[in-house]
Amino acid sequence: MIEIKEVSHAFEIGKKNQKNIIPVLKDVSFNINRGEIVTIIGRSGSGKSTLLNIISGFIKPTNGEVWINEKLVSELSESKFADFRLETIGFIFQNFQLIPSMTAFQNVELPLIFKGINESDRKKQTMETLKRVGLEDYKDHYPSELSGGQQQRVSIARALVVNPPLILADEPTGSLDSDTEKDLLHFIQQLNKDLGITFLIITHDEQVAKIGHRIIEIADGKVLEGVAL
Ligand SMILES: Nc1ncnc2c1ncn2[C@@H]1O[C@H](COP(=O)(O)OP(=O)(O)OP(=O)(O)O)[C@@H](O)[C@H]1O
Repeated sequence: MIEIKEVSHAFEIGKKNQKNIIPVLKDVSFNINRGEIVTIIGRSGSGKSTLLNIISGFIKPTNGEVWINEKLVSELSESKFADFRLETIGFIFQNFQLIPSMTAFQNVELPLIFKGINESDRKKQTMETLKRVGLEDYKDHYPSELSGGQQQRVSIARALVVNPPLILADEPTGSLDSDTEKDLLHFIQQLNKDLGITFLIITHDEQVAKIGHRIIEIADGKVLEGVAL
């Protein structure tokens, strides 16, 4: 599903004559198989978000290749990558990133509008997805009227609504209390089992990392596979 081939990345900071190069990822290679939950663990600043942004196409790697679904995505133009993302990748973020002025229903419906789906199909798919996450009764609530766990379920519904084969999650439980975290991790495992969605989850939390079928650690810009916690 995902192949990372010898990916390196360095950020350039500073002005022209005083440029500093910060190497973050060094020759990183690994694969993620279809239907797996893989967690990536690493300390703050180890390069987890940079790696996720490279896989998502928001950052071009300095070197190396990213393949998703047998497609060399690291070579795609910005607009081609945007189309590819909409078809293939759902996102879940630590702070949910819901639009505050939109109801739960409208937030979940949004990717379908971007995809140009007609209104009656949109309504149907949005309601089905809200049901899947157990929030059909909360469809008219605004994010501020929902608990953290409910908001994260709305954001999962928004990721699911286009039926992506892959979901990328950046600290998905980082803003939740421990009981809600457990529920949400269980829910992710259920989605993986029921729908076969591949999950790549980054976290600095060992308990969260343990839900992975496989744990990959990033340290000093390199990856260690098959980490046991
Ligand atoms: N746009 C940028 N410009 C320059 N340096 C950056 C940029 N983004 C990240 N970095 C640096 O790259 C390194 C890795 O950052 P990254 O955000 O990928 O780490 P992380 O493992 O996700 O950390 P955290 O768990 O704190 O989110 C850090 O040293 C950071 O300062």
